[in-house]
Amino acid sequence: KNTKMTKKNLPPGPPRLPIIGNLHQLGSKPHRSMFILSEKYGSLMSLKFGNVSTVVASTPETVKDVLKTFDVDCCSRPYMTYAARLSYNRNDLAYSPYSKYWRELRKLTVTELYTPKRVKSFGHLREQEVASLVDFIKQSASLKKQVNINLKLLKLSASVICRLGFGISLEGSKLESSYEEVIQGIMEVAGSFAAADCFAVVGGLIDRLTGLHSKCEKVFKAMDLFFDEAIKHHLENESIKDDIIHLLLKMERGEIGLGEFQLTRNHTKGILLNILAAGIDTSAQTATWVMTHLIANPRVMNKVQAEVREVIKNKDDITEEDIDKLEYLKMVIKETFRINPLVPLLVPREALKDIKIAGYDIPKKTWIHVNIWAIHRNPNVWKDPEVFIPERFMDNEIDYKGLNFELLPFGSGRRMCPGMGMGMSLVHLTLVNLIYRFDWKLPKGMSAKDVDLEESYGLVCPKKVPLEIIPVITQWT
Ligand code: HEM
Repeated sequence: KNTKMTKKNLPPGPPRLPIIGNLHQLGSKPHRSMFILSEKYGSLMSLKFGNVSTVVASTPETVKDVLKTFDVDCCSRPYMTYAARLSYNRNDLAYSPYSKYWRELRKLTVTELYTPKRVKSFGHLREQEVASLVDFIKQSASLKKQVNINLKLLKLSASVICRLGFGISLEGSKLESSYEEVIQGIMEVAGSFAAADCFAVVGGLIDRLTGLHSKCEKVFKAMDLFFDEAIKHHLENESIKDDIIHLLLKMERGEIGLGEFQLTRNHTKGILLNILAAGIDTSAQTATWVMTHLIANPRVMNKVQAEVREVIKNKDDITEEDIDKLEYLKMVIKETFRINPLVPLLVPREALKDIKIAGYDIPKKTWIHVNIWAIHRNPNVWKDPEVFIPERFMDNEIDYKGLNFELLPFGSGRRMCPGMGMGMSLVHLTLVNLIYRFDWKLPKGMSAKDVDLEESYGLVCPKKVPLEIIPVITQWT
């Protein structure tokens, strides 16, 4: 045989089993397992999942190499069977490979879809939805009833995104009774290490046996029906002119271009998937984690409440300018992102060509996982990383906007989250209202140290056990 073998200097990694490679080492929380493995095998580590070669970056230095120095060579996405199905064959932004189409769509996102102008112009809508959540909480408070924060914040986020993105109300829509299941299903399916991706022929069969395939189909059907409903609503009501579907339908008709691309219905639906999936769960779960850490840390809750009440001072309408003054709340949110980054492995990337990082070879097509969980919990990066201390951000310039590789809840580089402004505007408004208007108590018999802090695993890692707390009416309610 004439094949010339050049020995590659791959990053070190744990020994592998035949066929499955390192799949057995992922456990139920792959970000945690990879963190433990990286402590032994290094900050750039090779793993093999069936046929798939992967590399995991786990420190600020190696992650900076992937997301900044070699960003252009590492910014594609691998083909993932179920993500491809959910994104109408990668016609969306998040799962599209790096390509001219992705670049055009990303430009559209920045200039039209998730712009600060759009975020601002829908302020009234966020305020209306938050006000109706506050009303609900008031009723619960007067009955001394506990509120399931996970559920209520998911509903709030779904209501805002439905009106903002799809121009229809969640209530009465095809998603009303199933949004929770659909959104959680998308996150589970999209975050799974699917057998179909790891094993060429038998993988699909394994996923049918484990139920992953049918779960994906079920979620896809419910989501597709909802998109059809929202699009039909627009086609029948030409007066709806200011939302994202209206813009996408104009592009389908060729009235506005997307570079050389002609949008089809599948492109429209792929783009809508990103808004539905990326927009709803992320904001809701972020705000839920903040409330969880506040209730688990009464000192921090008292301090942030004092700040918010001092700044808002009995004003009824809370403005962006007020929110901007809340320095301690900003620290609480950063600390929550540090200790519970919602997307702990970001979305997997793929090397576009053979590259060398930190002296190691990364062959073309290698999957690259960026383990921000490992950075955020690394004692060499953060002192006492397991403890919730917002004050660590005092006199500290580190922010979450993609420039500091010690804190990356939105990623960084070409693939960084484009919805940060949209997500955070809802997170801020929600939290300020919950903290300002109410005091919060744990159910009888529970104390702060009993608050469960375990996360569940998917593309997004929400709190596993719902946070159920009791609102108390105050003079600010
Ligand atoms: C607190 C809220 C949010 C968090 C923590 C968050 C986090 C993330 C993260 C970690 C990524 C992956 C970055 C990477 O792979 O390097 C991402 C990507 C993305 N996010 Fe967000 N996100 C949030 C809100 C939103 C919202 C509200 C939207 C849209 C309505 C959105 C749309 C997207 C899209 C489209 C991508 C894919 C970008 C691409 O691949 O080019 N996100 N987000």
